[in-house]
Amino acid sequence: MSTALLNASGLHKSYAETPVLHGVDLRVDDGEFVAVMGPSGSGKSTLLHCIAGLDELDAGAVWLDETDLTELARDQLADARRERMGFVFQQPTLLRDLSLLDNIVLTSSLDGIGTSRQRRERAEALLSRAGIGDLGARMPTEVSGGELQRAGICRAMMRSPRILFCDEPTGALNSTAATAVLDLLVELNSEGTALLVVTHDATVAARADRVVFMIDGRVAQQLWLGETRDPVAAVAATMRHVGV
Ligand SMILES: Nc1ncnc2c1ncn2[C@@H]1O[C@H](COP(=O)(O)OP(=O)(O)OP(=O)(O)O)[C@@H](O)[C@H]1O
Repeated sequence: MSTALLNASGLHKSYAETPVLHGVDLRVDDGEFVAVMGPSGSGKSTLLHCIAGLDELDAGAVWLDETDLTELARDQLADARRERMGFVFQQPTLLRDLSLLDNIVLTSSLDGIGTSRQRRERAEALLSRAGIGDLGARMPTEVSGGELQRAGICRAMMRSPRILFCDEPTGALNSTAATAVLDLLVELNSEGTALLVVTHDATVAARADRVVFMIDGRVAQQLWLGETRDPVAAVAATMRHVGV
């Protein structure tokens, strides 16, 4: 049986009295790739943010391994985030005055993780893995959107997180750049990093082990892709069925 890495249960969240999450349960197994789809406004980003502790829940519990994140003090939660979680957003937020490499090492450097040489070697290895090994010295304004996103993923991987939370990681990219980003995420997943990816793109969701469909702040359906022969068609059919 698979082991739960992340177990969120009974999640409730309202903004100014308007309920957005209505008791969501979500589990991500160790090394699993879970995609979250749903119509605009169905609460996907809110779910991701609440699970990762970037936004406060009204009710519910979020276990990551043996830790209930909702019981942690603010600084403990920040430590758990830095050590065990990585974040990839639609627009990577790299500092514009630092090179890609310096952006990638920055947090580890501030946290005093490893020696300067170790941090640099790790960042260079990640850049090579991402297919942009020759771009470390470039500034964020000197690379394409897809290269920047791949650098953002390298930054998120610097501390070898157990799980990457990705909110529309390919949403701002053309299809070639999106494919490179998706391939990188899938490769990192195959090496053991779990993924929780919010996406509107059926081709992204089709690479997942499981797709969770949200409607109006509730999980409406789940689709296990496993050995599915045509996962894109399976995802598209379920999207039509649940009304995404
Ligand atoms: N900080 C906030 N304050 C008030 N309302 C918010 C806030 N964040 C989200 N909402 C509202 O919560 C609802 C769900 O938003 P959320 O961003 O989670 O949806 P989503 O499914 O990710 O949408 P999309 O696919 O368009 O990104 C929306 O009605 C949104 O307006």
